[in-house]
Amino acid sequence: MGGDGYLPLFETKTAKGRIAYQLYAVSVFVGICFICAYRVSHLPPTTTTSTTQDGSRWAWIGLFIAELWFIFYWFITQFARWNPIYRHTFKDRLNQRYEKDWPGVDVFVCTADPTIEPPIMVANTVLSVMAYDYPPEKLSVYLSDDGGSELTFYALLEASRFAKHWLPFCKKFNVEPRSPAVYFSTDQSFVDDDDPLMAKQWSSIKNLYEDMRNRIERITKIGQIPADIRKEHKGFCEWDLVSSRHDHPVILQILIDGRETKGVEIEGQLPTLVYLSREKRPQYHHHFKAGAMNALIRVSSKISNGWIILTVDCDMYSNNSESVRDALCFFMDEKKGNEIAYVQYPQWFDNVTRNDLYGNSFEVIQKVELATMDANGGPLYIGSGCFHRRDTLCGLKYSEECRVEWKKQNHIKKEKQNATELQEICKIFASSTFEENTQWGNEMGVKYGFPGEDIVTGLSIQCRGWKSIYFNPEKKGFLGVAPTTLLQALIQQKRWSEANFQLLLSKYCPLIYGHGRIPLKLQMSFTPYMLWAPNCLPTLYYVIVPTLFFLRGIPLFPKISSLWVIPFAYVIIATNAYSLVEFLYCGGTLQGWWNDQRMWMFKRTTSYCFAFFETILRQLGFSKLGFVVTAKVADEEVHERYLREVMEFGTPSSPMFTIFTTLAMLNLFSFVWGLIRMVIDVQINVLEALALQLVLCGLIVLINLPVYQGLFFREDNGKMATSVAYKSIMLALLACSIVMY
Ligand SMILES: O=c1ccn([C@@H]2O[C@H](COP(=O)(O)OP(=O)(O)O[C@H]3O[C@H](CO)[C@@H](O)[C@H](O)[C@H]3O)[C@@H](O)[C@H]2O)c(=O)[nH]1
Ligand SMILES: [Mn+2]
Repeated sequence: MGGDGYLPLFETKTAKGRIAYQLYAVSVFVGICFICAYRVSHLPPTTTTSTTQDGSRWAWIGLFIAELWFIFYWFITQFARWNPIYRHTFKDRLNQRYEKDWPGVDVFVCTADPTIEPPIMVANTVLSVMAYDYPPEKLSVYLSDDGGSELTFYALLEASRFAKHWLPFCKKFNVEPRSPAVYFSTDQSFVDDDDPLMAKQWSSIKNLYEDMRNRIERITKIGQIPADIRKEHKGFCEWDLVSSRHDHPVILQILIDGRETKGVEIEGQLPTLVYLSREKRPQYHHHFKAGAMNALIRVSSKISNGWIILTVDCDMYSNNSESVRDALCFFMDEKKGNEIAYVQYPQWFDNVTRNDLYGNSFEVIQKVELATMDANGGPLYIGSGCFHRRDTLCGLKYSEECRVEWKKQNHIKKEKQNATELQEICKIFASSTFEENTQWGNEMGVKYGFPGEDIVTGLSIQCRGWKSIYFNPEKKGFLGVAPTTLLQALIQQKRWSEANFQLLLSKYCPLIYGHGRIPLKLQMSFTPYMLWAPNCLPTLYYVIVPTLFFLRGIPLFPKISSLWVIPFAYVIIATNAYSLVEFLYCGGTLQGWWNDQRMWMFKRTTSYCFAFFETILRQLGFSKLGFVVTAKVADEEVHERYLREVMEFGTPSSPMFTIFTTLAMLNLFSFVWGLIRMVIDVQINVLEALALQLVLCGLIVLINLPVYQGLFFREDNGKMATSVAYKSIMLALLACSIVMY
């Protein structure tokens, strides 16, 4: 369009109430200055008369360094909080303008393991994206199966059959959400007498779905494909050559060839559906998800070559059938669209319980921080729920010439070959040797060598001059599965913090690599995430040292009667009150906030700690990169505890558990000892000087209540393993006795 009549396809709004936030931030800053002044002016002298004062000077300096770190950290987080913005799209304008000229869209779904990513879940995710409200001949769905499993292939085959009923049903009755599992599990009251036709179809489709689910689940349980089913599709023959999931040739099957316009029995056309399990050989590194994505990029370029690529994890079903059109409003906006490389949706989860026991939903990061990054130049690419321009994902640099003539892009590449021929031709692109001596994984495609391939890839796209968009519509675009046990949550956090910390140490460090390539405020907004892992050191210091010195009766904070208490109290109360308000505003509960604080401490003392040291070891060449895939299922009993929001400490247990349990015990001992002292020998002066340490200790005890419960008061299988209990209690006692005597 352009010219005077130009109506944008999206608009941007700034958040309200920012002045209040900025006033708060300034007041905290003033408080911080007073704390620093106190630390400097009250430093214990080097020589002391009393022997009990030993070490207090060093402890003081250490505490000050930890506080300086927290201050610095607080300061840089302001870059991610200061001015969030929100996007709004105008789909009706888009539909009007591009009625018949839609670009091709390829959807990549990744799965890696049929045991922890159940095939029925994968099938549902695939069905939900196949059912997008988008012309089917322009839509192609690719499943990458790094598990190389015929069980997953079988589920996809079943899904391709069920799609013939499901897609027309969705479109006819405008059904939402379009994951059949979710749709049929929600309220059924809408099927009333008003629409007898729908009611009839509803039950017949539901029966079809249930039958399919039973078949898939039964075969998944058996763990292999029965002979009669094997005969149903020639694709199963491919598994004759599979020796293991780590050693097999390319398996590529075009299950639905949407390029054809005929050939579908029921109603209308279906999108193309492709199964790919790239070649795996023990002698070649496969680069985890990044490798899978690059294979998909190449294979899809030959089959459908959609202009837009949507990447989703197998557990993230589409919750909104209009997401493709929403995303296109950004790319196809005539004025601003040409500089946009990707549109990232938040990653929401549909299995988070009311009080979010494991702090999984990241409401604040997703509602405030990523929205601020959007204002600063563009959000991170976070792996799932992201629409990319194909050419930018492949390495294109931004220039004025990159402008797309959308009306010319709508023609799907039509190869002459039929599906079977095409399958054979494309196999080469997914072979394990294809990337040798190429720029794949480096200058091209998703980057290799990082636990967080997504973040680095997004950053490098931004550094090539592109902008990105964060889009968080009211009706959520994607919903995934969050970890449901404490250990899974901590392991996932370890991978994420590792990913971010490694970015800091790599040649792609945004502060250096980004210099001159992306705005300074965007460089700065990366930093809080990159410093997650190093946060473990000051946090450990803060939960250990003041407690130990409390036991020895050495004060490290101002007396309760001194005016210096005010800045400490103000900063602690103000930042916590603010974080609570922000949390509630973002939709959380009070208990949820408290749980989040607990997870914050667990993460900082365990996941981040392991990530910190492991990244350093890897940097020095002592350890190799891995990718622990998060389990999307738990056994029934564990799941039942998750629903009741009871913490899971049971087996398998981990050194991480020993660490936070030891810290909990240590603080409990000190706290009890402090109380006893208060009662039996009323040394008012001493306690007056130690009051803040007692409060700190008390808060740590309070937040750890579920840990004590798991140690001493629970009988179920989710309680703390006895070995962990013994180890932690011994360690904590040892630490106490060392400092006391
Ligand atoms: O060798 C592998 C390992 C993983 N995956 C897939 O990668 C996805 C993400 O794995 P998951 O274990 O679910 O990790 P999460 O921590 O939940 O994922 C977050 O973090 C990842 C980066 O660490 C991003 O890639 C994801 O999009 C983001 O949701 C899943 O679909 C897996 O099937 C593969 O395809 N191949
Ligand atoms: Mn996941």
